[in-house]
Amino acid sequence: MAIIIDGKALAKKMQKAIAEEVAQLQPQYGRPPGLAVLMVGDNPASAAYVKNKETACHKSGIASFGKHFPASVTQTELEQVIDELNADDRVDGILIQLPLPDKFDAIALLNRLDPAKDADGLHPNNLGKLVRGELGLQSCTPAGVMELLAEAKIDIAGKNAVVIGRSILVGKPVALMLLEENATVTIAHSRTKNLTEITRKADILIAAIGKPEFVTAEMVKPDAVVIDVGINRITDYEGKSRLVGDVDYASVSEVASHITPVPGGVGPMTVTMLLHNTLWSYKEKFAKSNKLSIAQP
Ligand SMILES: NC(=O)c1ccc[n+]([C@@H]2O[C@H](COP(=O)([O-])OP(=O)(O)OC[C@H]3O[C@@H](n4cnc5c(N)ncnc54)[C@H](OP(=O)(O)O)[C@@H]3O)[C@@H](O)[C@H]2O)c1
Ligand SMILES: Nc1nc(=O)c2c([nH]1)NC[C@@H]1CN(c3ccc(C(=O)N[C@@H](CCC(=O)O)C(=O)O)cc3)CN21
Repeated sequence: MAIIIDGKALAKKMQKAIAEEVAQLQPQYGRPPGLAVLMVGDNPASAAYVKNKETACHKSGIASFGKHFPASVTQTELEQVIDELNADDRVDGILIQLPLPDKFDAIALLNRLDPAKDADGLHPNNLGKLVRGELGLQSCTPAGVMELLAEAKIDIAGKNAVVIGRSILVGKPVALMLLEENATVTIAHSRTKNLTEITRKADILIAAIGKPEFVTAEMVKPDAVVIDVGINRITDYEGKSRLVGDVDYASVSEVASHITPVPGGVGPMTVTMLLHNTLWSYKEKFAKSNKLSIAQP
């Protein structure tokens, strides 16, 4: 039976430290850190994320500026909102909730963000820094995955890591972070042939697919470390709605050495890294104005 990597517990510990730092800095800086979330339309997975973010911001003393728009909003209107948030001195972090409905050009909106306020590390400057192994704002979910591996004291150097999924939000950045930690990384996707053959070679398997319980025990090497990024809402045979990951937890937890649950795994760490990034941008801003330098994000 696998060891459960408890994302909820790690998130709680890290959020407590963030709250303490916010309380300590606020009198000096004269205002709390601020996070703005831009959400368009109604997506149930996104709604859960927004709620958890707001609660976590509130608990840690970060001001949250939610901007929820109906799907009828236009690209130009969203661009104006981004310009306003870029110029707003109370806002240190901006997150554009993805995916946006098809009619929007998400890349153009991400490009418009002030890179110093890019709380999800998706602006080309920040993604470019990640590719070059330089310091910058990093995508929250991949950064949360790396924190979970560190907390569980998983050796990464020289290990075979397989990432299923190649999105800009999760798959690609997590693959780069694993590479930075000296893993031998394979990225699989929907056109990959013989997927099971590849995943069975993984010492570390990251599932970021968006398909409920896709990864089964036969796909996993015995004693592998399995990180389940997927968040899927399904209706079970009793007609009840519940969250499941991209990993078939019941069978995979029998063969893996470590596994993250859903809920309670990567999700709470995504929220935590968002607070962490917002705090980092806040400190950077004040450090810049006082010509100080601060530790890495
Ligand atoms: N826990 C969190 O905090 C968090 C954060 C973000 C996302 N998520 C969840 O993580 C999952 C992935 O999110 P995402 O934004 O990366 O999704 P995405 O943009 O839809 O990307 C999914 C990836 O999976 C690949 N894929 C789809 N079907 C496949 C198959 N049969 N075999 C192999 N690869 C396959 C796709 O390949 P192609 O590129 O070839 O299409 C794509 O690269 C979703 O469940 C999402 O809700 C969770
Ligand atoms: N720009 C952007 N960045 C993201 O990280 C992101 C998006 N967009 N869009 C939606 C997805 C989904 N994300 C999520 C989804 C759920 C939790 C979360 O807190 N899940 C909890 C339980 C939630 C519940 O019970 O309803 C968990 O324990 O998994 C976190 C991030 C983050 N995601």
